[in-house]
Amino acid sequence: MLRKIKKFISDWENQSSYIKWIVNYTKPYIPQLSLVMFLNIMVSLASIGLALIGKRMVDQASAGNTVTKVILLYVLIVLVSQAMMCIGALSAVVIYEKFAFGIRKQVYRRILDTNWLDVTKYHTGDLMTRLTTDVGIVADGISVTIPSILQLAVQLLATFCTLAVFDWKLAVFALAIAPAAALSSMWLGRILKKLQMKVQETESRYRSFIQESLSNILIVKSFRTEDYSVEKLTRLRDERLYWVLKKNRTGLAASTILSLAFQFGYVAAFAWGAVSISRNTITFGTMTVFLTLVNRIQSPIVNLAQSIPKLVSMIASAARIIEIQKLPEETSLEENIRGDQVGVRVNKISFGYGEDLVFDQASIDFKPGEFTAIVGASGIGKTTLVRLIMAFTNKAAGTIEFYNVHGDREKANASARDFISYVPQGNTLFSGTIRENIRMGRLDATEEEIMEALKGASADGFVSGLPKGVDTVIGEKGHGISEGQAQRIAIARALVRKAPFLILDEATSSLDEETELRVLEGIRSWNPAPTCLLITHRRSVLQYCDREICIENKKLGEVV
Ligand SMILES: Nc1ncnc2c1ncn2[C@@H]1O[C@H](COP(=O)(O)OP(=O)(O)OP(=O)(O)O)[C@@H](O)[C@H]1O
Repeated sequence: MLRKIKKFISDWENQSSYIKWIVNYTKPYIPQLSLVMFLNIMVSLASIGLALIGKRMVDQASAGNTVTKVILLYVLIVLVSQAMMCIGALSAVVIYEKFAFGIRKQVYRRILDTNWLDVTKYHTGDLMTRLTTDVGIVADGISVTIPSILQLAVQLLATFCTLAVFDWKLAVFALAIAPAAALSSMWLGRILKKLQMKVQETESRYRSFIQESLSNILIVKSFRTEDYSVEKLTRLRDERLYWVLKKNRTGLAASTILSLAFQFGYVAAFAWGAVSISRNTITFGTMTVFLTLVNRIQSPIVNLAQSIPKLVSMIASAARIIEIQKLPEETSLEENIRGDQVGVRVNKISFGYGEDLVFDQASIDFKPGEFTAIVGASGIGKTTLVRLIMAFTNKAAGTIEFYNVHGDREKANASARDFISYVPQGNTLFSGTIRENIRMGRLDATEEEIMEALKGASADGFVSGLPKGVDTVIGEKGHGISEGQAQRIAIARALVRKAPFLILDEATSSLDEETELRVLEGIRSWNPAPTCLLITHRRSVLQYCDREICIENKKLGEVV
């Protein structure tokens, strides 16, 4: 029992924190939302006005009077309310777009500012689903569902009052459906939230698979796994379909029950009206009002109940966005040490991705201007050392500190990347022109600096041979150029930064020895010389290095 109460309290605390989050994001849009709500409410009131005018029309016609003026008034109200509906719908689209982009931009930025190790635990397909579908669901809830709930509530109240003026018993009777709607909404809300979470999780898996197999289409083709891929996609679709159907079945069951109650209410109002006419207690016009208003009192109740699943989806999606926003942000000290000669001291670091340590109390000093080769067996921790120096994770024990020749010091942190140039393993080019790719190294690089970087990376020759030179558009993952050419552009992107600290992680592995020699000699000739960490499996590279260090038994040490 106590556990149940605790769970209820913690569920409630979670829900209210999600709602607070939604309210916070909605605040800037209150003026626009108020306009949409005002228009929606006016449309609802106009519909009640139409019912009353309809009554007058029928009464005047059955008394043999002319109804031209009443018809004109009816048409005018219809036109005005249509215009208000259009303006309201357009404003809702604007709010949706602004709101969705506002959250998307913030969450995207948050992902970029999150500790790399924490964010890479999520599949990019999952992150994409949260950024697109989940943000879309929240934005739709804010711009469409919430204003319509308010409109429905006002419509319900106004219709009830109007109907009560004619026949209070009928008004109360028409409202009898409300407790059933409220109960089923509460029951539904709980179940639907869980189901919606499942739907979004399976959606993420489904999208992640499509994204991954399309970006690795060459592997799919090479290993002839086309059929397997389609089968896997179907399996994931089946999993998704199971939860989508389960969620919809639940929603549908509730709305069917409500709908039946609604139909019953309508028939009852009809019978009531017919009996009253036969007794001459109401006119035909009043009968028209009965039927219209009973309809308008019950449809908001049903629609309100149907808004519950949407609100639940909105809260479930907000929870998935908040989860990403809660990931630990990387630290950025912003006050960089200056100078063009920077070294780094690694002092007793211990780190492991899981329980097993990759480094245990490892220490080393990379002195300013020194060229160091880092060697070691595959999987021993070379790239991990780089990740720690680049502060892609802050979970290591021990210290990593940059220092310059003037004795200034700065702990490894995100802003230290300002003075680091990094060429990671593999193909890391973006789709776009070669110039755009190189400018990622330094956004304000001049044309001469771009050319100089291309020359330093021995890429000037092949780039100038391309019909459009640096304006040549390359595809995703460097599609359209060779691996070695892509690697040289990645090196040029690092060189254009002219950073005093250079990290090359198997950056020349696809180059022939002659080109590799030219690139490394070029870097060595810089004045002042950068501090360079060169991760390599190739012995030929060692001739350019002042020092060779290796990783063994989770420690860093000199190769002698
Ligand atoms: N993101 C990660 N999550 C969990 N474990 C990881 C992760 N990245 C690397 N590892 C593990 O950490 C260890 C060191 O990996 P690392 O990539 O640093 O090796 P490496 O020496 O650079 O290897 P290679 O020469 O093959 O590139 C390996 O056992 C690897 O499986």
